[in-house]
Amino acid sequence: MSDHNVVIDVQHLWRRFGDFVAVRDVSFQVKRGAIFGLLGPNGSGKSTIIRMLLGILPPSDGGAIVLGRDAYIESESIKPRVGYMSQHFSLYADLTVRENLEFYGRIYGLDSQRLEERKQAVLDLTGIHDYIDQLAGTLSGGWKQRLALACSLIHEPDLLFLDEPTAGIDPVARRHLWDLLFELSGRGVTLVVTTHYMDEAERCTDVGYLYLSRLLVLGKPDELKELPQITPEGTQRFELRVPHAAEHLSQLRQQDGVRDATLFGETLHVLIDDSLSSDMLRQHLGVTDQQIELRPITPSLEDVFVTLTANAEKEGANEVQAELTVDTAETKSEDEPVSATKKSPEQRKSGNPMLGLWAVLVKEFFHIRRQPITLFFMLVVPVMQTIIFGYAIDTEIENIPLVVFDLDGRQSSREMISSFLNTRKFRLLKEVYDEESFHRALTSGRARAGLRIPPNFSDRLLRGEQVEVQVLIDGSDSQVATTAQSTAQLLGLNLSMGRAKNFADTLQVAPSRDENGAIALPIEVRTRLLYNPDLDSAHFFVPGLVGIILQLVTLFLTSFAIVRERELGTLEQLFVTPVGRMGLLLGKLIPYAMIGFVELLIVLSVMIYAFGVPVNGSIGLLLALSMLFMVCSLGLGLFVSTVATTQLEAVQFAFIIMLPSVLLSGFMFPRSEMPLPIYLITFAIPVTYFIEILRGIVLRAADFQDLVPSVIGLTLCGLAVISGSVMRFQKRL
Ligand SMILES: Nc1ncnc2c1ncn2[C@@H]1O[C@H](COP(=O)(O)OP(=O)(O)OP(=O)(O)O)[C@@H](O)[C@H]1O
Repeated sequence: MSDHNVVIDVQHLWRRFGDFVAVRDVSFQVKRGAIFGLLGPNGSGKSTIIRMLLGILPPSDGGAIVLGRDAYIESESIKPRVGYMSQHFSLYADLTVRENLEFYGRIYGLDSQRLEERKQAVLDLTGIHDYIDQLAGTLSGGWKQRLALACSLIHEPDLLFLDEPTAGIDPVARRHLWDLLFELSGRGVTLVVTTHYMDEAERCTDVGYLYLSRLLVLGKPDELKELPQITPEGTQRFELRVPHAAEHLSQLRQQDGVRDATLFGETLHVLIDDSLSSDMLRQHLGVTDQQIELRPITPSLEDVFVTLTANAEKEGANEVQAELTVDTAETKSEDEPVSATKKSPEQRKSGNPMLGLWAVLVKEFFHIRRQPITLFFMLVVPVMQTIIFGYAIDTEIENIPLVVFDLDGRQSSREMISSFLNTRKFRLLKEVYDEESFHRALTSGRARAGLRIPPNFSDRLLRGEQVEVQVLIDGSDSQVATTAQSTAQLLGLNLSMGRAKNFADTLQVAPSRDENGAIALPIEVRTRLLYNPDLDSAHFFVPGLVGIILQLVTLFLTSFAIVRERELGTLEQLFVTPVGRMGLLLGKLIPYAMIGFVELLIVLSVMIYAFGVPVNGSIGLLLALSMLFMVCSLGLGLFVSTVATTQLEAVQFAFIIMLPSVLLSGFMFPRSEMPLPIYLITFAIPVTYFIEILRGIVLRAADFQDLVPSVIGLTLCGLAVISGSVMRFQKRL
């Protein structure tokens, strides 16, 4: 750029969102030390232009040179010299004024001495000393704006963007803020301000007026008021003072010769043809000479914008822009937008990726300290979950309620009932004495199994005849039913074999005998249980639970930590700083990784001491591989934060990830039993590998060599998740 005085040079800037054009072929320049006001109705594209100038939103076409560099491609090298105060309060409400200032100072890389100096300077400028230790969220609107201004000035920028800085604050606070802006402008800082207030527009050195995504007019306030379109030849502007002015407005607008009429407090601003005399006007309004006062005026900026908007609506904005744009380079037809920059957005240069890591890290710990609920969620809830789930998920089925209908009632039938109860798989719910009660106990669900011993049970046994004992089983719960069925059948077999053995003892021949010559079964199958000999289900479930809980907590907290910033607007505020992408990400992830590690130690302790599940293998290996899993899980949280825009969406996405982790990882159901397509999917679930690792080390004392396939699987998942998320996480909107 040849002119060193030009700080911003916007050339044919376009921005589309799908089919919608938010910024259409906008060109303008801003000179050093100017206060450039960007005005326009809601949705006209002001914030979108500012975001493109800040380099956080890529232009669809055209471009801008800011401080001598391409606003998007070289944004990282411009950011240290630019400040931004966004439309909404987007500082950290749970940090104090001091902590907010220090955070932004560190983000901009100020060393401690310079930070102290700058902090003092912006505190002096904004007068916010008295609130230094107050939480930002508890400041009143005006003081919040001052704090936002102080933060945006902490690094002494040359160029400051202020998006509606005075929205929602009282007139005195507005005036104070403008006094500060004048002071900054006096020091040579260039200001770009968006506003809806006309009195603020009047204070700008230059203004641009946007309407329906186009820049309708551009120039100094006084120049704009002189535009021929505002007061066309043969017309004049008057201030009309008349009783009940508001009531006359619509009447006036219908009057021939009245081009425009707008209410200004208790007066009306009218643009009338010279041919319309004041007498005619008085007659038309039906007021006396004394009641009407007509004073010629020069148009206000509001008159200018109202007139231009009306013209644009009438004529179509195209021509109006061509006629009125002062000061800008020649415009091109909208059919052929021109790229001002020759470079493509893909050539975007990145800054130091680790910049700001320390600042973000410190800030994150402040958040955690101010929100103890986060610590509760990370440290206490997992312990509660482990205990509750560990006890609740007990797959050993015992004490199945049994109803007994004993029609025999003698010694043998009593022994039969005792054998059922001695297995401990059944507990006696009650004995009944009629058919109806027997069936009612089962249909009501109180009994899950019913034993019915026939009246001739003892007699038939004595006579050596076969006897049928009926066991009715409620099949609603398949696991309970299967246990009841196999126990009953095994019991029948054992009792029968006992009787058969007694009988066989009296015979000379027998199917087989043991080494002592006693009758024995021909084939004896001996099983031995390894690793969990008592078949305690806690030993199986609790290690898996450690993996599930670790994923649950890290996934939710990470995704929330980032999405919350997006929702609050603080992420946008961070994007305009030179903070590096990795600095930002690591700064946000490391605190949660550290807390996750503490959580892991606590949950493992609960597993060992509360559930008596010892770690048979190497604890060191377990912790090392847990860290690998945590990286993966934090990466998943990061991934959720790149797809979700609100915290509600983050919850929903996190659940979508958690569901297969719980159901398909082998935590609850054996993966080998799953249909092939589902089985293949389980390989893409990181917690699958971690559960195998946990169970391997905890139960089977597996060493690294045994776990190589799971470690490879987990590493691949981790790499895929982290690289995918980091690539998706861009420092732009
Ligand atoms: N990310 C986006 N996706 C889709 N549309 C968007 C996006 N950002 C902005 N827009 C649309 O672009 C238009 C211009 O928005 P912008 O925020 O720039 O307006 P504005 O002039 O700043 O309005 P206001 O005065 O209300 O702040 C709006 O219609 C808005 O809905």
